[in-house]
Amino acid sequence: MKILVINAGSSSLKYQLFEMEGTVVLCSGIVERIGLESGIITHKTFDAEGNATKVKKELPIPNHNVGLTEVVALLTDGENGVIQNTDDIQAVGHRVVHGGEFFNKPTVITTEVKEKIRECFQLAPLHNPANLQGIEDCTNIFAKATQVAVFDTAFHQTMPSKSYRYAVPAELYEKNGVRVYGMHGTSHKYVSETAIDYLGLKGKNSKVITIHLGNGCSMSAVRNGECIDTSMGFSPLDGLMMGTRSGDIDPAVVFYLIDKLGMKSDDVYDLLNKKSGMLGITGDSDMRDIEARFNAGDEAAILGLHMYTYRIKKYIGAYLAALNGADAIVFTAGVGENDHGVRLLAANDLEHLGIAVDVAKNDKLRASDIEEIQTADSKIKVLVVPTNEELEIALLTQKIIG
Ligand SMILES: Nc1ncnc2c1ncn2[C@@H]1O[C@H](COP(=O)(O)OP(=O)(O)O)[C@@H](O)[C@H]1O
Ligand SMILES: CC(=O)OP(=O)(O)O
Ligand SMILES: [Mg+2]
Repeated sequence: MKILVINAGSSSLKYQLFEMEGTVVLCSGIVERIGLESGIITHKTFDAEGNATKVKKELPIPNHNVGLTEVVALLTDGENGVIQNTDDIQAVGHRVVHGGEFFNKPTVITTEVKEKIRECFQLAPLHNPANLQGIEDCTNIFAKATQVAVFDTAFHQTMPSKSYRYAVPAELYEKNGVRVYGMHGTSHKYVSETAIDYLGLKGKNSKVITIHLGNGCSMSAVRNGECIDTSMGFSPLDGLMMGTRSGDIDPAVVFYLIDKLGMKSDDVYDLLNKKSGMLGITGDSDMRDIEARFNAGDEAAILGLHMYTYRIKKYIGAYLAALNGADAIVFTAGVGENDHGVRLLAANDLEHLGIAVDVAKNDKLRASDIEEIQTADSKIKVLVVPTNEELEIALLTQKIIG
């Protein structure tokens, strides 16, 4: 059975095509820098021995729809494509960021499910519209395939009410579902399970802090494989500082912008989601561009990176308190896996809490597999675990369609 997985992030579209017998990856790829001046598509096909052939294209990708059209052309390309025609795919597993209180597990997509995903647009404005667009496009392109939604919010459903409730009048939760949902759950689940397995703690007591740093960023405190707290909230705007999102901010700022500066609420929402975070402080949202400026001594980039990593450090402290210690902290996603500078700034000067990073190990790491970067006397392990949301989604999709 062939399952295609579509993972639409806020700045990227990742995909993998699996032959589920033996979970063999037939091809995989990423469309990056969506919405920026120039986009990049990297497409890899694998032969029976697992050797990759890579195609890289640079072109403007104004939105996810254009990205997906390019991907389908690569999949079905007469010479290099991995499928003869679109009917070869039995199921498409879609990452959907926000499932609200509607979904706590994967589901086969129906008209009703699409309506509920649409109802959550306001809660994840950079994601759910792209996710639904992907579902509509794939329903047209892969007409014979079963479409399945896997929700970012599902893993966080184990949080206790003291973590997920906001201190606002109770009926806002009871009647309107105003609560912490948390996102990136598929990634937090995958990397925490991988770390727990790696540490030999499966079925035993375990405490892990997962740090997902992509364009969107979030952290989770995971006890015995279950999420007990997470940094994103009602929407993916909360918590850590991100590529274009502010993260934690005093809500009084919103009223100041509206009442004193005369901004419309839509514009404030746009400002906090699309013009803030690293973009707001440095003028760039892509961490590779910011790192280059940081290394050249650019003041805004230096401030931005210090703000970004200081907030991660504060959440590490908070989750060490919530869990009463940890076996490991785990860095993952585009920035977490690739940016040694961010990892070092976020996890240095934490010896008092039992965390010490080995600078040389961290510097030379090029993670394609799970790696340890702590010093010999660090009480807590510091791991880099490449996330694989696509594999997790493929397995969940296979399970649901039997
Ligand atoms: N080698 C690298 N060094 C630093 N940052 C990187 C590197 N490769 C990717 N990134 C950063 O990772 C981020 C994208 O991460 P990703 O997990 O793909 O995001 P998303 O899924 O939210 O679109 C971008 O900010 C990008 O600059
Ligand atoms: C929820 C979220 O922020 O996702 P991404 O990091 O893929 O944009
Ligand atoms: Mg992502």
